[in-house]
Amino acid sequence: MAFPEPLETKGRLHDLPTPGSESPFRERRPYRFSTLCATVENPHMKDQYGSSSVPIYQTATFKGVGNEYDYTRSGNPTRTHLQHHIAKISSAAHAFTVSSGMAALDVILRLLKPGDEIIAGDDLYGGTNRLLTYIRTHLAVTVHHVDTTDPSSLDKYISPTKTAMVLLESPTNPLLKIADLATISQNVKERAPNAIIVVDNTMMTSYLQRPLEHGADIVYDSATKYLSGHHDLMAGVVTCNRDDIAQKLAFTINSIGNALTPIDSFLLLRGIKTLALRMDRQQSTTQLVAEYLWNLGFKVNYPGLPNHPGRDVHVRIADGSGAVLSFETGNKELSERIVAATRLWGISVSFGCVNSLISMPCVMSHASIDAATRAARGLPEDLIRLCVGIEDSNDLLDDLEHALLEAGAIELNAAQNRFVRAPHPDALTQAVQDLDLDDGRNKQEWFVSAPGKVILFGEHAVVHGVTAIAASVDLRCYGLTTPRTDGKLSVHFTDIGDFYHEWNVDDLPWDALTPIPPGEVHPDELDQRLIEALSLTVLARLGGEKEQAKNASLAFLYLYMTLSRGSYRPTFNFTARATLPVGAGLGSSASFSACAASAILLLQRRINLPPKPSSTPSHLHVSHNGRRAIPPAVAEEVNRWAFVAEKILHGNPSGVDNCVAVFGGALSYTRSGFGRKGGMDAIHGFKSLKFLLTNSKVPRDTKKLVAGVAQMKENEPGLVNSILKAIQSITDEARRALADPEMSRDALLTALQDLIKENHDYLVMLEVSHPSLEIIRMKTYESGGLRTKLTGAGGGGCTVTLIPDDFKEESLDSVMDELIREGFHPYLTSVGGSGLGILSPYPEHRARGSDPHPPRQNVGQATPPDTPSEIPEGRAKGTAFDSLRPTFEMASTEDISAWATSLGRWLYV
Ligand SMILES: Nc1ncnc2c1ncn2[C@@H]1O[C@H](COP(=O)(O)OP(=O)(O)O)[C@@H](O)[C@H]1O
Ligand SMILES: C[C@@](O)(CCOP(=O)(O)O)CC(=O)O
Repeated sequence: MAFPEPLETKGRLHDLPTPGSESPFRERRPYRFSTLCATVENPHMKDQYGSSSVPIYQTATFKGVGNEYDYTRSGNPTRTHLQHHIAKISSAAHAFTVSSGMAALDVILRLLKPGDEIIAGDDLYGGTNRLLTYIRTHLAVTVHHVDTTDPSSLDKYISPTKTAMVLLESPTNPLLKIADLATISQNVKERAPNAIIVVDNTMMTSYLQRPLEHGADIVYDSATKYLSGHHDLMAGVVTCNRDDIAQKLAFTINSIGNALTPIDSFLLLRGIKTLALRMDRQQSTTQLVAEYLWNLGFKVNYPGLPNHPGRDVHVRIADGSGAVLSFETGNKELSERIVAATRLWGISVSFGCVNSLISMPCVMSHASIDAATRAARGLPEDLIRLCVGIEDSNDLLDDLEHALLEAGAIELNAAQNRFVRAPHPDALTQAVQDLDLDDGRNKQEWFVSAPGKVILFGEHAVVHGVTAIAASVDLRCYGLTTPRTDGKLSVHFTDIGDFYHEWNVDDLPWDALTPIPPGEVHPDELDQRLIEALSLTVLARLGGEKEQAKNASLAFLYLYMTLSRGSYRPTFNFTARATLPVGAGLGSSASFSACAASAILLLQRRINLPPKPSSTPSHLHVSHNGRRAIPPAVAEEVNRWAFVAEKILHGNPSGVDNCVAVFGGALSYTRSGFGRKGGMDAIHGFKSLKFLLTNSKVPRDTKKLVAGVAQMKENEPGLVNSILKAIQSITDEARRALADPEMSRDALLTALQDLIKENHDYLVMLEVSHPSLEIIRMKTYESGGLRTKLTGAGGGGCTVTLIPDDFKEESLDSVMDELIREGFHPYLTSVGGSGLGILSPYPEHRARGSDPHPPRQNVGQATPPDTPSEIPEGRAKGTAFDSLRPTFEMASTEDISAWATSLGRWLYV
């Protein structure tokens, strides 16, 4: 038996077996698709026995030298038959069959070389995504994911020199989004003529869509799906018209040895014969199922529905809507119940089989895409995918209805005598909430604030697992977000060189982002890729003397991007202003971090405030001045993200500062992971203690000081560990004393004085003191035996001095005068006040409205400028009208606190 050379090396092969014209009056038309499918004919490969079906050449080798076939890895007659048949039904010059759909993509991706760039869709099969991630991380190929429903979204990534491949899917899996293959191919070819356009056509097959006709260079299918149709084999198919590409593909397949086996080639060939028949049946039932779900009110993704956004494009490039649809129920648990309740619909990954299948992509076929990316690409966790088979459509609909009913997704409406969608409590609440937020959240200003802190015992040691005792001070950082409508995000940091900067949101390095979906926590490690991308791009021009502002901007942008949700990117200005000194050891960075985190979480709709209280209270209203109005879960979420920002600002923070900034009060805090029980405990009883805080005004850098102690620990572990142990016993003592109701006031104060001295001595040993701090210690001790220690990171910054109850006011005045004379700045503070605060967004709570409970303090006492001053040119662009921003930015620091209070009701943790 003589075979021609293997088909993959030949030119155009689909010499259609349409017989020639029999009569000049009645031309024979070319055979149609289903006829081609059923007719496996290859005029070059006549079987010697006239076998009706293609024989399986189950052999690895072929005898002889110089013959058509020698080794099945390189060529096998059964496979040649199959490839001929596929080329024919695909109207392609070349067809290759390999061991799976992913193997097909692998062969195609091997056309790339390091440095190349791919533009790919953002709603791709999970396995495709996984392979792309692999080549991105291992082969230095850049992958840009874009929303391919908008052809112009590719524009900014198309480079004539770098774009080597464009990878498309239409409809996408599982959201059934439509890409205009023809327009995209044309755009890409115009601007990057060498780019290869690749289309995954699995969902459609060549029966319903032939991308080679729309400009694609390579089309591949997972033949495990519709082409074979029975889920009894795995195979991948690659077709193309270009000889140069075909040659490279053939070389790769032969080299790596993943060509399809003879038996699978046979099975696939047999499956293809019924492709059109199966597809027709599956597609018509899918239309019925889609309409059924749509009529019930579910959000259904199927291009056969009239409201599908890509329907017009799809109708232009394809011949049918296919047999896969997906729909949302509004609730993940509800979806899980529906899936579990079906009987006829098999719970399985994959699709294209004669049997109907049901799945939840997020937990099955797309689980290999991490949750963060799924969320960023808008893949709903509750999405159900239906892959419709050839069973009787009535049975399929009955079974689905039964499952929806059993799961509680639909209920009988007796009046209408039909099933209607059941209002799911969670779905409803969510929908109402979303509506609420859509209406106002991003069009309004958010005003937040958080206190600084004073560490009384245990700073530095707390980084290494020792317990610290800290309390909030009545000096705060304030953060105000003001919406912008010009696509820009800006920051204004009035305390650090009056720094202002703005960025186009689209210019941020979104490619480097791994977003974290709501409800998930940030990993322990910062995302260095994102930090690097931000530093090298939008922050590259800042630096030098602007180091502080650069760090604060980095922390802000890092949170903004990491907390983003898909393409939802609110634009606004964030102004931060503090009444506490920045970089003085009073936790300005943590209060800043808490403000930035809470503002972004609010705008990204990740935290919600409690609903406004009903206007007609049914019981006695006890005023708590806003305390405990912010639920603990919200506070914890803000705290987690404030800690992330602190990591950016501090390197290796303990977490105590952000805990105080968010939770306020006084607490003992132990970092987890050091063999002791981590966490924080509130300490009561601080209110009555008086402290003097003194700012040495010597600037220092917390990050460096913390790193210095870590270095010392590494160099002299014995010494440092014994110091840490000693500090632990100091904080244990302090905590016990503070919590002991039996202890006399005198005894408590004396004990605390001793502990302050001792703790400071150890901090000196850790080399974090500074001559200016020693001067303050000496001065306060000399004038009345007061005990003082450094607080926070040291190296300059602030000290804290305990003022006993019986310390005379005149003596205190003279101590303060003395300190001022020395050039220091003393503050007499109260500690243990409220943590994070959010100005109530409800109009009823704003002082300008008819507030039944006007704020008690300082209304009218604040002295912000009567006429808001102008925001400098450029900064006001896109700023909302009637904003708090001008007053906030121009008021004097002393007035900020009273002014903020006068605005209305603040909700506190
Ligand atoms: N009000 C603010 N506005 C902008 N950035 C701030 C503000 N307060 C703190 N920061 C950021 O935090 C850094 C100070 O952190 P750090 O040295 O730990 O001081 P502190 O001891 O006050 O916490 C600043 O360099 C800046 O990056
Ligand atoms: C030194 C340290 O204990 C406190 C730093 O506080 P500050 O930055 O000086 O306010 C570090 C930390 O706990 O993260």
